[in-house]
Amino acid sequence: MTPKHNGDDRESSSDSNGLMGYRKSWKVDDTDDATGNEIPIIDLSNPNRSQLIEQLYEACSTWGFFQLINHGIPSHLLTSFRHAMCNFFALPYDVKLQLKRHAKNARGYFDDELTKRKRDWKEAIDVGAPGSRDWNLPDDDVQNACLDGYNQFPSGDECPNFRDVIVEYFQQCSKLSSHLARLMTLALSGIEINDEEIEMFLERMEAEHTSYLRMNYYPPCSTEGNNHKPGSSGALGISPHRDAGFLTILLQDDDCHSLQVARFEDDDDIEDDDKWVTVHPVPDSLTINTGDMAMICSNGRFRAPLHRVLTDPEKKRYSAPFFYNPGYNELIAPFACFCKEVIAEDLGEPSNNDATGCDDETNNIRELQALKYHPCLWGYFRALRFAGDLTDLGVEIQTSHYKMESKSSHIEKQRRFLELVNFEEPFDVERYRHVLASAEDIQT
Ligand SMILES: O=C(O)CCC(=O)C(=O)O
Ligand SMILES: [Fe+2]
Repeated sequence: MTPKHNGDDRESSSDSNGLMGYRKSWKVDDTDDATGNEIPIIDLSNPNRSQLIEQLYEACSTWGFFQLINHGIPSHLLTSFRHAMCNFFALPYDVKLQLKRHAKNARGYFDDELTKRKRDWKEAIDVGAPGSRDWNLPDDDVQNACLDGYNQFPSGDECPNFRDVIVEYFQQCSKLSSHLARLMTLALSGIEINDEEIEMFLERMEAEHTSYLRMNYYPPCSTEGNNHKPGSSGALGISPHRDAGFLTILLQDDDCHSLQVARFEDDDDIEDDDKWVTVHPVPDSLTINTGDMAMICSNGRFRAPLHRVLTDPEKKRYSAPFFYNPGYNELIAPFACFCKEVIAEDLGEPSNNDATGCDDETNNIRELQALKYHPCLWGYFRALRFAGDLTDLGVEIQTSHYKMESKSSHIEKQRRFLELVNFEEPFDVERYRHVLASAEDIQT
């Protein structure tokens, strides 16, 4: 499948929901063959566990994407969830605007997201794990506040059953994520039982995760009269990006297939359409991808893949990624059992690791590697990403800033941020600007 670019410079028409001001547009050409079928398909019900684990290792370390079948989320729930999403986006624009996210609340409705500093052609609503972990409390209860803010749902009159269905789907995704994260770490070690450090990390993530469910609606993007010009930059549903968290569970649209994954490592190839592969969803599957934090934990063995979403001139598209994210306080570092050096807890310099790698006790089959990343404080990474979604802060924070050889100031800034931050309060860019701002990373 080849994306076509429509290359004149006329602005596309304004959508009734207020998506305005795009120039040019990418669309999907459905006439080409479906190269996307190369994305691995993994059956979670496979009774042969060592085969399952091997398939996961292969998928996460090559594509970073796979389609999961027999995942255990009941199909009636997927159907109700899809209906709930459609009903929500069909609400009048002013009703959705009342739920708009803002500088002190990352959760809610939006139609102005920037990905890599470009505006996306979509509307969305984010719903996240409540600070209290108790879905029975009112959404705006003070105990529910956390760095990401608090949830905003339409009323039961506006969108009957919406909250109930979303909460049920969210809980199912949390359960599935924690199961997948465990299998992925076993795949990393290549063994039946995780080492203690990894097991404790998984338990903390299960108890303290700061995941959120994003529901996306991509309206058709009118491109009439535009000329195709491959390689030029135009409106995309979402610009190329990597997901920041540990893993993503994505429910795709059955009808409109416009998610693409990069088959290249070098970001310089981003404009080359032939290097993008469409992920055609297998019926009843969920599309899974690894995120930046899994890449750091695995010391780069797992790949956080670059992906993008094209626009379609005629079809609407709905999708829902569930981002499984660690606790805000979590310092994400390469698992020590895979590395020749370790970093002290005070974030000091790396020192030699006492671990022996393929040791007798755990039978860890992977060789020890040189340490590739500094520890990354998830709450800091997330706060900067959220701040960047709302306002143009200059260079977006990336895992490359955490590479051992990087001289980025983020390592020092996250240390200062950790001393000040209260993760039980919504993030406020202005309050932390003096810590976060520095000439080379953030424009004030
Ligand atoms: O809509 C999709 O298929 C993917 C969405 C996505 O990549 C994201 O929201 O991060
Ligand atoms: Fe994504």
